[in-house]
Amino acid sequence: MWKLKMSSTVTGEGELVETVNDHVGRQFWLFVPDPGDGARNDDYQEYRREVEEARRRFTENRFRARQSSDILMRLQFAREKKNKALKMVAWDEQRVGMDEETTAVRTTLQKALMFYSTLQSDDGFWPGDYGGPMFLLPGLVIGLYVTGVLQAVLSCEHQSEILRYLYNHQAARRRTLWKVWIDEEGSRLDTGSWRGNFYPIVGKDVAVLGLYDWSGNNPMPPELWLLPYALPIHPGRMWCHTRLVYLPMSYLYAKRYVMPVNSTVLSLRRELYTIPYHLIEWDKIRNLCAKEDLYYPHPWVQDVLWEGLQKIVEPLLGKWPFSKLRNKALDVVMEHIHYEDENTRYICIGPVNKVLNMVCCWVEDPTSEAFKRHLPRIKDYLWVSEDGMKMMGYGGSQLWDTAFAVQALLATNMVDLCGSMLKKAHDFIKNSQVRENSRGNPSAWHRHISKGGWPFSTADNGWIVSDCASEGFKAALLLSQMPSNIVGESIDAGRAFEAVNLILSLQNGSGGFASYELTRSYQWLEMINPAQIFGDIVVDYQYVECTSAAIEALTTFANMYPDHRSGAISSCISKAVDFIESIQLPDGSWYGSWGVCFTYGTWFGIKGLLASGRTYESSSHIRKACDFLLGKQLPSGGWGESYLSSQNKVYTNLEGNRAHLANTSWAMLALIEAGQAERDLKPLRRAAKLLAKSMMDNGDFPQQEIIGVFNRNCMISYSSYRNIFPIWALGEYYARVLSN
Ligand SMILES: CC(C)=CCC[C@@H](C)[C@H]1CC[C@@]2(C)[C@@H]3CC[C@H]4C(C)(C)[C@@H](O)CC[C@@]45C[C@@]35CC[C@]12C
Repeated sequence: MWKLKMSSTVTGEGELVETVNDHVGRQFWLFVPDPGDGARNDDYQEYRREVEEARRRFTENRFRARQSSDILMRLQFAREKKNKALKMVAWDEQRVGMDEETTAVRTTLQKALMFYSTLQSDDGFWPGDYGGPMFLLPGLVIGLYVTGVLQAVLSCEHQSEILRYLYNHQAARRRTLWKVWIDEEGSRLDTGSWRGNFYPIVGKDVAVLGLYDWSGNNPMPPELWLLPYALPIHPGRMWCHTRLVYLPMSYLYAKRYVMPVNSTVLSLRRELYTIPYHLIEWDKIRNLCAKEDLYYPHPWVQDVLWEGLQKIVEPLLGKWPFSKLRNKALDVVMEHIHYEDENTRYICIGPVNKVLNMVCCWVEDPTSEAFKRHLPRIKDYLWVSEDGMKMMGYGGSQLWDTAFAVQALLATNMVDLCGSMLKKAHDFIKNSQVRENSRGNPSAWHRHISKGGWPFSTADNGWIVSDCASEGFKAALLLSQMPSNIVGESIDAGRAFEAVNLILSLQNGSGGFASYELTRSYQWLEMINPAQIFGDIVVDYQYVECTSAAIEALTTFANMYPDHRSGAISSCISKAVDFIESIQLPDGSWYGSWGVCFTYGTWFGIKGLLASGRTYESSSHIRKACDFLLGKQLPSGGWGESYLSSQNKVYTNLEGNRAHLANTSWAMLALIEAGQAERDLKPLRRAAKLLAKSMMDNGDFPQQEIIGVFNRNCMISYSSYRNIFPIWALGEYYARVLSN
């Protein structure tokens, strides 16, 4: 049986897996063989039966409901926490004198909170599935195959869950599954850079595997790392995800590494291509991309650039004395790879560079300590749910979810019910603050400072994100205003000052906040975005989400510590507000880049402005934004946005005008905070009714369409949102609107 382990290690991996906080927040699945007949009690048999039933149901419905619901985790928790959940039911009580609606919302909230408490880990976070992108798993399998450890790392139980996942999603998402598509299209030469001809199937991974010739890839010269930093094109100025994927890619490209060809590779070559492999004219297909994949077509300037590099620069770099430069560049690249590995404890910033770095370490030295240290961290990216085993987009969303969860719980004002959840979450947040910068001089490695910030997943990942820092800090500050006998000791002032310092350091001249670092180069560089499937990846752009979160964190802090860096804080807030106002769209909305889509962005836009002291009455921006939201309310009372909003940048309802719990909650939260209840309660009442009615009998909420997004075009699951946001919105409605 698969078992979710939290904040721990597996026997034997001890010395290879380093940690800064005793592994707090780590989540991974371990296969535990069934107990022998004697030990299998009825309870266990029932549990097994339920797991099988969940898997069967997913497969049966896979064309209708594509998102898995984390049922395996829920079943495990239900079994482990049975007694605790029952104890909480006894708490339920009716309040005398409440009207029907208030009682109904209160009862819904109580039930939702009770359920949500059973999903919390003992050290305070809510584990969950962070899957979605389907191009990650093939990269891992190829990386492990090339390095010869596939069978050792992925046991037959892993393999059968991976196959289950592929089967379950195969026909439902035929186009993103390469092999199926081959059958339809006959051949697979037009895979698109960074998905197909680079990652995962072909490109560097598949080129490494010997299924796609290196000359079919556009050049990725590692020499860019040797350029003066003053040049806008220096990789150190790129968005960290882009530069850290480019880093190992450029190493493998320059080495033109290919594993020894074997019978599997030969048979795959025959299966994949309609013409013999040796007759393929690789150079001619460098820029080919299937129309279905083509989100960002290369501008002609880029094609000219690749042509020049391919035809002139690359041949030169292979010859003495230029080859010396190449060798130097490869050394520099490898140093950067090791730096990234060590400072993330081999988790790496994301799933793509995790695998590519691992392959590079192996190519450099198959017996290296670095390669060995990569292996036990693979499990940090694998998640099992009823649809099978997938590779997640990150090592989880632990801190991010916990920071939101705390705000949701506090919004309900039911501290007597949430006390122990809050205390544990508080400990988790304090334990997850990043206490040190990356080693040595961070800027020599193109790293911003990290000290005082919060990561998206765990402190061991070590990469702080601006809005994770702000949301984590805000949650910690809100908790420090609560009685410490209930929620535990407050974050100490020194750590709070470090957080403020970090947040202030992340503001750009234009007032906005980007994701991980300052914006270090120019928008026009997007011209060299090589990834035809992603938009806006070359530099770290500034976002309404990140900017609004910073305003909220800083205003919360300033209210508590009015004398600490007050000048810097107020000037930061005022510039941030200007930035948010400047990027409001003509219809009153904001485009949300990390959640789907305009409801998400507009929630952040509105709350950022409100936190700065603006009101509905004083700000035409807020009024316009509220009108926008009200205008999108569906007849059902909810809001429901399709992923097409993100892709096309045009507000698009879900098919059939269905409502989505997350969109409904975001819109409702924004409206409540902007004082909608005083103007007209009806839209809120209809939305609240919809949320309450959506709750399932056990207090859980249904999993709906995938609601996270990155780089405009790629979707990612936020599995906790289905609980967090309805609780938050109903909590605000109950405590701020009904109880007033
Ligand atoms: C490099 C490739 C092609 C794939 C790896 C995927 C990553 C780029 C993204 C996967 C998780 C993301 C989306 C991550 C998730 C959290 C958000 C956020 C909600 C905190 C947001 O507000 C700021 C940006 C995020 C950090 C994200 C960036 C991109 C991912 C790492």
